[in-house]
Amino acid sequence: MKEKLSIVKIGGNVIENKTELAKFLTFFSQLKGAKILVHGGGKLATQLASKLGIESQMVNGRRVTDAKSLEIITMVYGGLTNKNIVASLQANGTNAIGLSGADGNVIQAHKRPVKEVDFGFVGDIDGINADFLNTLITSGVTPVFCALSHDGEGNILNTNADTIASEVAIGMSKLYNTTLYYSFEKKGVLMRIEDEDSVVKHIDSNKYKELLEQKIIADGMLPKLENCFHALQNNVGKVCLGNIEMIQPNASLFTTITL
Ligand SMILES: Nc1ncnc2c1ncn2[C@@H]1O[C@H](COP(=O)(O)OP(=O)(O)O)[C@@H](O)[C@H]1O
Ligand SMILES: CC(=O)N[C@@H](CCC(=O)OP(=O)(O)O)C(=O)O
Repeated sequence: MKEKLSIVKIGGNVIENKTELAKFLTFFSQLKGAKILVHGGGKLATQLASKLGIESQMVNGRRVTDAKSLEIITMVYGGLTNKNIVASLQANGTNAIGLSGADGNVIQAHKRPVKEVDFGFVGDIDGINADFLNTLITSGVTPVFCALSHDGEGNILNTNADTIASEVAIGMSKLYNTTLYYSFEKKGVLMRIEDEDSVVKHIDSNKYKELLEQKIIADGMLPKLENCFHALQNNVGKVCLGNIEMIQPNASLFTTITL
């Protein structure tokens, strides 16, 4: 039987909140077995860009990434956010290594072709270097990904962190029994966004259709759930959505997704 591997993604709202981030990193360090962390950080990039007089444009939840935005996100995602998280994990006794997609050629991508929208330096993922990641994991090192991929021709590309998490989980599924966790500031997919405890505990393909029709799934939750089903359709064993408590051994209130 394949060994278990947990791939955990944390969103911008958790990263922004110092207390929540510190709590999450403690929980992540306590998580047993092989693991990978993927972090976003879009909000911080938008704030920094604004301070520098650069406007951020989002289309369908994706950042239109021009040359100036690319410089900022490379500094924020690959530098400030990634290195602070890695340092905190070290303080928690987890030997973490921060990676962009270019490091160890771990995420190969190509620039998204221009259709209705020119997203600029946004990367669509072609492949994951699963064998290299496996070498790190079996050496006791925990990979920590930021939202950067590369095109193999010297260019860094911006790739949504939810997509990085699902593609890493898919790529690692040939070697491991994978579980993908999307951790964000809510307890899961909520029936009523204003009611923190209205968690839909289980979503399968039929329930997903129903929730879409009822417009209960909206905004950032739309691409997130697309990523969940894409992962399950491509050999990822299990997908869960919830707040930072979800990765604790006694967690009970979160959303599990199945096909
Ligand atoms: N039914 C729903 N349940 C929970 N969150 C929802 C729902 N519909 C929309 N959302 C929104 O989706 C957001 C999460 O998406 P996003 O901001 O992209 O996450 P992340 O912080 O992981 O990048 C939540 O903050 C919430 O406002
Ligand atoms: C292409 C694209 O949109 N990339 C995202 C990457 C960061 C991210 O995904 O951060 P969260 O998970 O915190 O939203 C962006 O630049 O906002």
